[in-house]
Amino acid sequence: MVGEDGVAIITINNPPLNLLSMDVMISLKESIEEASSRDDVKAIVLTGRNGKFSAGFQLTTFGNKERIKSSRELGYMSIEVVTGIIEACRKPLVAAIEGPSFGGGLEIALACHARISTSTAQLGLTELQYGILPGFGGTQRLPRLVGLSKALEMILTSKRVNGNEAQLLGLVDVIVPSYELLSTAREWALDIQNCRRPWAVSLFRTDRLSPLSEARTICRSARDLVQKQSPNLIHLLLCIDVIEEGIVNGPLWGLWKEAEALQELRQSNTCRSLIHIFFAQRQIRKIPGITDKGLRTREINKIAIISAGVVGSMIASALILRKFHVILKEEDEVSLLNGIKLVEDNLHRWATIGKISSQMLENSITFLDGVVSYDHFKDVDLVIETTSDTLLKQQIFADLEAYCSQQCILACSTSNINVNLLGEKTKSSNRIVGLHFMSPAPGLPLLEIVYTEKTSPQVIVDLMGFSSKLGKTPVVLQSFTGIVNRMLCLYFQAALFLIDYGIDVYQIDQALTTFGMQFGPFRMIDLLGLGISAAQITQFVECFPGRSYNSILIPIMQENGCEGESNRKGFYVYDDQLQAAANKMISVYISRVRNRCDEVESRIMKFSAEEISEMVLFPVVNETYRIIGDGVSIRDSDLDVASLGMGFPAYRGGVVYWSNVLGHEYICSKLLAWSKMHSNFFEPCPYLAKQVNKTASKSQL
Ligand SMILES: C[C@H](O)CC(=O)SCCNC(=O)CCNC(=O)[C@H](O)C(C)(C)COP(=O)(O)OP(=O)(O)OC[C@H]1O[C@@H](n2cnc3c(N)ncnc32)[C@H](O)[C@@H]1OP(=O)(O)O
Repeated sequence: MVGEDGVAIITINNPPLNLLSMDVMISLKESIEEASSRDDVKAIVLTGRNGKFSAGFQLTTFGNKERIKSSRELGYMSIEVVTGIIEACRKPLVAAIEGPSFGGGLEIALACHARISTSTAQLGLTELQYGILPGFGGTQRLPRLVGLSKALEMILTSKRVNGNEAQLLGLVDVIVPSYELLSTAREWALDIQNCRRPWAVSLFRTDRLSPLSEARTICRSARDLVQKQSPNLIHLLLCIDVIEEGIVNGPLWGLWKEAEALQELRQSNTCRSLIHIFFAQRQIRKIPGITDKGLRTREINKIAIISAGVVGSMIASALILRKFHVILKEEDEVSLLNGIKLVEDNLHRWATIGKISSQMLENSITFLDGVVSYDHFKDVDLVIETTSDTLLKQQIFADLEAYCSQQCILACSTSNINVNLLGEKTKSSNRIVGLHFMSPAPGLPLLEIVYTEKTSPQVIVDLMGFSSKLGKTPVVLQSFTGIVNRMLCLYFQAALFLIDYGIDVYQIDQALTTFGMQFGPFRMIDLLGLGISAAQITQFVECFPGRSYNSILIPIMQENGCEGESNRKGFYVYDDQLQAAANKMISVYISRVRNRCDEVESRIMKFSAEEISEMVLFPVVNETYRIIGDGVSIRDSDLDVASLGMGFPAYRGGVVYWSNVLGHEYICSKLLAWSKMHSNFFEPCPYLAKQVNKTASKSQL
């Protein structure tokens, strides 16, 4: 579309997110070629339809095994279209950015001669999140626009920034309100045409690049950090190589190296797994019969938490950080003051280790109130009950009916408890759910919502909205108990089993973090707190006695004053910055376990790191197959997302995906062998055994 001012508007049009594909790129190329050849066009503005610039390239294109066959296609889009047609266009080309501008979408904008954006636009080179790297020249242009250090940080962490932040970085030229976006972009393009503004070609800018030796040092430090923090992710290292190549040998070499690297990475297991997780995280939000009913989410703003113990205060801390108004309810003033102190301690601890700023700490505490009666519950939207006794819970839910409005959602935070039992003394089963925060500390990304046949769909939709507001992915299940804690309990129990077999605590944690778990099992127990972890294991043993391993190590440690990270004494000891070091007393506690249990005395075995990680994780896989067998999850991929809640690495695709890659037969044969040698704790569940038979009969056919 060409206006009277001689500016052609080209719109990326592939709703709803204006994703890019080969066809979209070819059409974009043709439109730009046509505009640049027309005499009536002086300049061009590139934008996206319906206020969305472009959310990047279709991710379904990556992660499959097909190679791009002809070498012409390799780098075709990046070198011929983005560089040869867009950046080298004979007429000024200005990007008008609104809404999402990610991956290839942002890379197209970077190749334009100027960028005008709204303040709420979202921009980022997010490709590393999917095991690939920016493939339309982003590795070369971003460092030239924002400087090498900032570009490395943004690319390596797949960081997303808004328009204002992007302007401060030098990524966009000016911020305007949405209604002025196109008019400003048109003027800007004409100004470039009339030499009133610079015709900037990002690929050949050098003013923001550091001198060569400094650039090499920055790249070296980035490599060291990646090797330390994410040793299993080679695509991060390859991306640094590509960026450095462009700085050392020039951006055109850099573009070729980028194209070759993209070709290699797009077929990797890491890429396949991460893309599987991306789509699984979107699927999990679709619950047949609930999210397809067209219900509108009701806002949850005011939340009451019953009981201000470790769990209640932890949840309260997480909620006030997200600016929810929280009422903490206790039986008496003394317990209430203790609870409020626990909340303050949590916030101070998170501030000490840099998870929250001191500003957030100060602001968030103003969102907390304490009460000792139900009088303030009239306008509460959600009550989260955190006591530990089933009968007491039933009484509390019955009491709540009298004090809360009919719309108020009533939730129980205990994972291994039958949600059906909770409403037995009430007429409110339609609004009673399980709501499990895993560790509510900032960082773990899930909120588990357990509902029953009686739960109203509106309640589930409201809680899903609440979960998004909290920044957590909702895992929604029709079940009796939660599932992430079922997985987590097996993780803990298998690790405790290995200690009884003489394996060193820190060797076990090391093996699991080398595998890629966010935390080794013992570090995780410290993080959750020994009290919470012990309670979870006890509830699990009560619910599933036939398949539990009951160690007395945690109770012995509790007897000796170990609470975990919260009092800086657990499997590790912690300094002021909460840096963990081995607890020298561990061997004493373990020998006390041996003294009390004859059974474990003589078991001293040696296992490799790989065997340790398999012995700890295969019971988790086994439990996951039990959950599938129970029929409580809608899709297997939901359990992959759920496993991220216990710190399973996304780049292995989640527990079920990983087990498919390894093969059911392999896992089952190992579990069987261990169950014969050591304990029936390892016995494969019937559903897993069935999968092996299915695979065997398929291969016979
Ligand atoms: C060559 C290049 O360098 C390579 C690349 O460009 S890699 C791609 C980079 N792009 C991205 O990282 C953006 C990924 N997308 C997002 O982060 C989010 O979708 C968003 C913030 C843009 C929008 O979020 P939201 O409004 O919640 O919508 P969301 O549910 O996520 O997505 C809507 C639909 O689009 C799909 N979708 C989103 N981005 C997609 C992508 N890049 N490829 C394929 N499908 C995509 C989702 O799967 C979903 O499909 P569904 O309706 O069938 O479930």
